[in-house]
Amino acid sequence: MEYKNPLGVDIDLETGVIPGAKKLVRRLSDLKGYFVDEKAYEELLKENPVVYEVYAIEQEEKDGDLNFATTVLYPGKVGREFFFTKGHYHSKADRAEIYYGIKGRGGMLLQTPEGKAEWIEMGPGTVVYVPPYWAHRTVNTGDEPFIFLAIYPADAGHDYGSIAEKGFSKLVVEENGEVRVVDSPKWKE
Ligand SMILES: O=C(CO)[C@@H](O)[C@H](O)[C@H](O)COP(=O)(O)O
Ligand SMILES: [Fe+2]
Repeated sequence: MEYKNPLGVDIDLETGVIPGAKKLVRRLSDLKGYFVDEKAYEELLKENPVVYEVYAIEQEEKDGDLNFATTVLYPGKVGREFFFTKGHYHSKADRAEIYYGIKGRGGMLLQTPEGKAEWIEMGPGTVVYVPPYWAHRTVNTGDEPFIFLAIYPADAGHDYGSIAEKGFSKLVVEENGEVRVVDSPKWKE
């Protein structure tokens, strides 16, 4: 039997960086078609800001193993919609996940394949359990980076397809200085 080596790493709780992790950067141009206000999207695309970064320590896609990753989701809006991650189902749809809030404020939109949505607010110390089969997207509703840790099965994978096409049934927007979760005009059953 070949055993893997255990690993301990210190997450930088100010920046979200995990030493030795693989870094992924998502700019606004990577989120084409995701925001409802296309005019506001095109306008902000001139700056093409970084929307989020992911620092991941991932294993081979094998049953029983675990991956973990921090996400640094920057503050900002496209029109009235707060910056968010793409959002996905897991390719192995029955794989669950745990999120843990580290810094900043935001929340998670979750959704079943039938379009039943839930919004869970997150701050430092919040644990969110993502059950099997639920799509999940995080949203920064604050004015500083929203940083969190995700722990997920190594064979979960990411299925971005249907969210990229139809989005979530709800949008998280600013209305008169308040955070509101409203129906998405893009959502069709
Ligand atoms: O849920 C997971 C892994 O299963 C997170 O690590 C996200 O991958 C990350 O927050 C970026 O979001 P996406 O671009 O992948 O939706
Ligand atoms: Fe996930």
